[in-house]
Amino acid sequence: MTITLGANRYGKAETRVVRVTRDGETHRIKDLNVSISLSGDMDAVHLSGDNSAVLPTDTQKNTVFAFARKHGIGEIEEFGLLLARHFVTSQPTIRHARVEIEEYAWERVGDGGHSFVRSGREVRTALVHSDGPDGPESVVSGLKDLLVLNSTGSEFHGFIRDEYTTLEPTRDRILATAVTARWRHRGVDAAWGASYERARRCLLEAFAGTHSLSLQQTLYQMGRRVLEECAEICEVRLSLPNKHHFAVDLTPFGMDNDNEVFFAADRPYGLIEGTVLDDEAPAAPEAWN
Ligand SMILES: O=c1[nH]c(=O)c2[nH]c(=O)[nH]c2[nH]1
Repeated sequence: MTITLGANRYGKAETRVVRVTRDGETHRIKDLNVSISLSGDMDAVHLSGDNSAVLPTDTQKNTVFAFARKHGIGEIEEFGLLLARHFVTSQPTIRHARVEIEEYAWERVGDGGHSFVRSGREVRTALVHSDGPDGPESVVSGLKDLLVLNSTGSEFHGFIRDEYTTLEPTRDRILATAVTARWRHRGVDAAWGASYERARRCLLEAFAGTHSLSLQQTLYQMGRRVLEECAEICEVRLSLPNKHHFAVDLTPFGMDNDNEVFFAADRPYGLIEGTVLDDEAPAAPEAWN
């Protein structure tokens, strides 16, 4: 048997950085979770413990804070590209950088300009890969924990029935999910903020506007809407847990229940996942890794 070192990467995961921008009395905040993964000439460190090619993960964490101070934090895609390009261009042993960022939204409270409440909005995400500004690069934007619910307009029937099937077909049910969506940009220089808001709006409008015969059908419509309205995006990946709501049987209490009282089960849940893409988009499997 011959044993070899396979694919590897390393970096500082989950650096929580909060950047306050002070504009007189009025402050703005950016609250991020940044995870860095670097790869390159890392055979020696694995095979013999020679660390000469290794940029410490501690340094990577410090770079996040230093860049937040020096450059400020704009759109997370931009901040991710800045960091990724820095690592591959400043260190010859680092050939590839992957930067994953989550952004938590805060809303203003009061009129003091410096009070905030953590928003109930979804988490915005970005995943950047870079071999340097001249090498292959990719940007995948996205969101998670976007909770949506249709209280009608959802059916599920016509499915397979075997000896273990007990599910009753339904013509009217609650459809609820927590959307995780990621979308791949064609290039690396979009108007990130506007693009994000457009893609988010498309997801919400398609969810609300689709009379659903299955969550799979809704998923496809959501991805499709993003591709139709966002020319800068070429591929959408969605992960949709089916948050089941079961109408409660109230007949023991002499009451009917015309889809008004539900038990919101938290598990198990159906997990519906899929990709919707422009079939002429260049393949970029690395972009999702
Ligand atoms: O929209 C749905 N898709 C399914 O595949 C499925 N399976 C199930 O039990 N309920 C549902 N709902």
